[in-house]
Amino acid sequence: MAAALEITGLTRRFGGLTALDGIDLTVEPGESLGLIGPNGSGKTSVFNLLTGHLAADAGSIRLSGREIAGLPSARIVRLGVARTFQNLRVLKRLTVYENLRAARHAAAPALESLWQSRAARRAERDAVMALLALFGLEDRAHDTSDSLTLMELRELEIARVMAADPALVLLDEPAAGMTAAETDRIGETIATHLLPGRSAIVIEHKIRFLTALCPRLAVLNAGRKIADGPSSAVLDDAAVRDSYFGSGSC
Ligand SMILES: Nc1ncnc2c1ncn2[C@@H]1O[C@H](COP(=O)(O)OP(=O)(O)OP(=O)(O)O)[C@@H](O)[C@H]1O
Repeated sequence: MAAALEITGLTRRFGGLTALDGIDLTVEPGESLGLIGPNGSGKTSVFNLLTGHLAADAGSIRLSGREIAGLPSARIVRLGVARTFQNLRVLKRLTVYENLRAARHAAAPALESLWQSRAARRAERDAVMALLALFGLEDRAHDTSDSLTLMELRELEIARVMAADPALVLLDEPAAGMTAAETDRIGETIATHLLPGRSAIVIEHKIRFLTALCPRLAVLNAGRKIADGPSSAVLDDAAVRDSYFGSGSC
């Protein structure tokens, strides 16, 4: 079986800066990989290349065996890649319901047909409302998203990804800015609802949160991968501790 994701030799330069320098990374079907590294090490650039928001200077990105490097981002979404952002990107002027509907249609544009039958519209409404009910957001369905709390917005982002039903999920700091209790809650939501049956890469500085979700970690430093393996072994690695944690502990 092909890997869910196989990145080889991925390279991206910005002027004289090499942000990613020949990265190799594989994610197996159903696997969740944690991606860590100091600020500026290239983590978000990996996501931007994977989603087609940035073009690679060299290298290959294969999704279930199919090359996606160079494809437009809308096409990559339709091939089953969905992402959350460090700074939330839900469409704040749309209602909660409309956000999920837009995510479904971006992943499967055929749904957007003017000829959608009444039965299809009802099925869609039921699917979206069932998703909102999972997050306790059904009462907020017709509120605009700018009225939500940070916790509700993060849950809406997770629901938005689930509405697209992707094979590969990219989570960029899903617990950023959250209290310890909120971090626990969003971690449980991701583990229970989002990750089962999907492959994932999770970027997160909160290491305990990350290792609870991801049995494997890859570490970037200055655009290079310096470690990749079982989380506990990677966190014990001397080079990782030097580059990421300084001499401190996690
Ligand atoms: N669009 C861009 N134009 C110029 N330089 C960029 C661009 N995007 C990223 N960089 C640079 O590339 C390097 C890697 O950045 P990137 O955002 O991928 O790192 P990161 O590991 O995600 O950092 P952080 O943890 O701070 O989000 C940094 O030096 C950054 O300044």
